[in-house]
Amino acid sequence: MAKELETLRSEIEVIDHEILELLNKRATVVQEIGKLKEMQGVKRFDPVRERKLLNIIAEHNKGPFETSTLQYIFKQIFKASLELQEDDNRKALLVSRKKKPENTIVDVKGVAIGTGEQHFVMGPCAVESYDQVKQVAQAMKAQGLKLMRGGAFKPRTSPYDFQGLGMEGLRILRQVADEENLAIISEILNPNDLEEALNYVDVVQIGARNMQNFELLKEAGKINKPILLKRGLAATIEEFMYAAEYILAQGNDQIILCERGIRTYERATRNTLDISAVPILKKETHLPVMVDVTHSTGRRDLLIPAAKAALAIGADGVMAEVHPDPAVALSDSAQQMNIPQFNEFLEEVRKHAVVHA
Ligand SMILES: C=C(O[C@@H]1C=C(C(=O)O)C=C[C@H]1O)C(=O)O
Repeated sequence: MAKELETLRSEIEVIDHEILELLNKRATVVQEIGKLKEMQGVKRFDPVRERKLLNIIAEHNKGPFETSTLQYIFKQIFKASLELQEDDNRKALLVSRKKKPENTIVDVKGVAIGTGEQHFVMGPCAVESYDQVKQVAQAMKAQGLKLMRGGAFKPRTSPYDFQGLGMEGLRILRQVADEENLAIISEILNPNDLEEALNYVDVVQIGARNMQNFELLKEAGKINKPILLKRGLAATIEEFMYAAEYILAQGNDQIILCERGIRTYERATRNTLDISAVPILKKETHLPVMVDVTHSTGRRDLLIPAAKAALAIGADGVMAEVHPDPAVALSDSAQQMNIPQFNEFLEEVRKHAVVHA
């Protein structure tokens, strides 16, 4: 009896081997079909084709398996085949590590981002005046920081809220940056403003609300300055990667991704900081990844722990907002740090950062 069981089991192993080879043989044909569909711009999922295949199985089934059982198994094979075709497609993304295994280093006026060294991007939410920007810039310079953010074009939820100083705000940023030897990161909302803005900014930010503004992404892909792309409020990581792909597909590979929290049911923070997005993006793409602790938490008391988490999980940088007098700020007054808080933040958080001596 024992002998018979063994013989039958080895028979099974041979059959499994054949099934395995056949499944993979089928999978390579599926991949070929996937490539053809990609070229023809045809949808991968084809229910009419799947129905035909299931009917053929019903016609030829001699048992002992029930037709419904076999159809279920084959449906699983179709599903896995579709996933395989999607994986093939993702492999082709220019932002993916599969396409380019080594890190992309983004050069911002001599500051190399993406090397493993961790950076701080600080500055006011919105540019309000020369004096306000100057005070923040001086505090940053005293701390040895080089990357200053500041909003001139503000995408506000309400049309009645402060909309920013526009080009005048960019001119203030440039003037202060030149005086203090800083680099400027500022958001542009309208593709028509890009060209003029390039006279003033060192990095163009594309904000969360514009992450899928495809015309803006395409124009950003044509310029030769770095782009800081923020994750959309309700964007999946995949959608975020596709947004970066829009930029890269136009030729600009100088892209920094920025996780800034996503909208969830949780109301204790302004958004929910999706901290695991950082290692996922680092693994899936070759682009540097930063974390905006101000917009994700919306809470001054959470800036330090959130920044530590970002550094610990491998972010290339941390963004946070600083204002000389947050109580009177024209935007985001509850979450910006004042200058003593900024100094304290850096003192605490820098202990955890990877910075070359
Ligand atoms: C391989 C194809 O793509 C998908 C996978 C199928 C399969 O595994 O046989 C069938 C139809 C499509 O949903 C195809 O269209 O033939």
